[in-house]
Amino acid sequence: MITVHSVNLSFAHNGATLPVLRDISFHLESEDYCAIIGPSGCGKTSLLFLLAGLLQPDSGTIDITGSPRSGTILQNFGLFPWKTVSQNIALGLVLQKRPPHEVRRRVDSLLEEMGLSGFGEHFPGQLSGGMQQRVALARALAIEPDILFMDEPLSSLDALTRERLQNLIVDIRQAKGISTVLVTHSIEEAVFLGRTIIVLSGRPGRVLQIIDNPDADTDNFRQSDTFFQRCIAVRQILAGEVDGPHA
Ligand SMILES: Nc1ncnc2c1ncn2[C@@H]1O[C@H](COP(=O)(O)OP(=O)(O)OP(=O)(O)O)[C@@H](O)[C@H]1O
Repeated sequence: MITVHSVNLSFAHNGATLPVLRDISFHLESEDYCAIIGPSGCGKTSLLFLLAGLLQPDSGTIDITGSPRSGTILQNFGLFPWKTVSQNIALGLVLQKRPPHEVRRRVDSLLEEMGLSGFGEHFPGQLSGGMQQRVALARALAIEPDILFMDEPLSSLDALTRERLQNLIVDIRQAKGISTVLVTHSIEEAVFLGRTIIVLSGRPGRVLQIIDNPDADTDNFRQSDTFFQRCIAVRQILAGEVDGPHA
């Protein structure tokens, strides 16, 4: 469970203060699937970093119940090009000093689960974008996280590869009971993957609206009328055609 209350964030830039996030408040239940969407530069990545504990707010609070183990997938995959696929996937486990036989077992099972069997000794540069993304996903899953933070994980992929990986994310979180927080530019992706969709304004990012999207993850949602209606609703909020409760 994550509760964000009246969070403000700014960066110092060229001697001036750049306000990035203003008065952000929301609440996520455990095993929620959250999508954060907003215009470029509105502070989405900064908000994800705050949630992941990689940044601290200027004011306000972020309370996370328990001590969930978190995995993070950064923009552009964040793989080490000089390490093999297996070594990349093993990274978190090695840092946790897990025994080598356990690391090998987890890596082999994730290679299979992600459809990467036979590519363990390849380097990231020898793989397609979709495969690299699956390596990044496997690396984040290796430590068996309770919550997965993802920063535009699929943005550089072609449309069909992107859809396949969106489906894979759905399968994984259903099978493993993982909460996800996803930053995306894509309205369709936010609606497909976000059960709670947080729509931010331009910088400094404020919450324009929080949309409850309970149909995310249900069968055939992508083809349903509800899906298209929600996409239109999110587009209207982003375009300023509808005032949200916090606008
Ligand atoms: N470490 C930093 N120091 C100074 N300014 C920063 C820093 N990180 C981000 N910013 C600025 O904060 C603003 C928000 O950046 P952020 O990356 O959070 O936005 P975003 O919504 O994720 O952008 P995009 O959609 O383009 O990826 C931008 O104007 C950016 O230049």
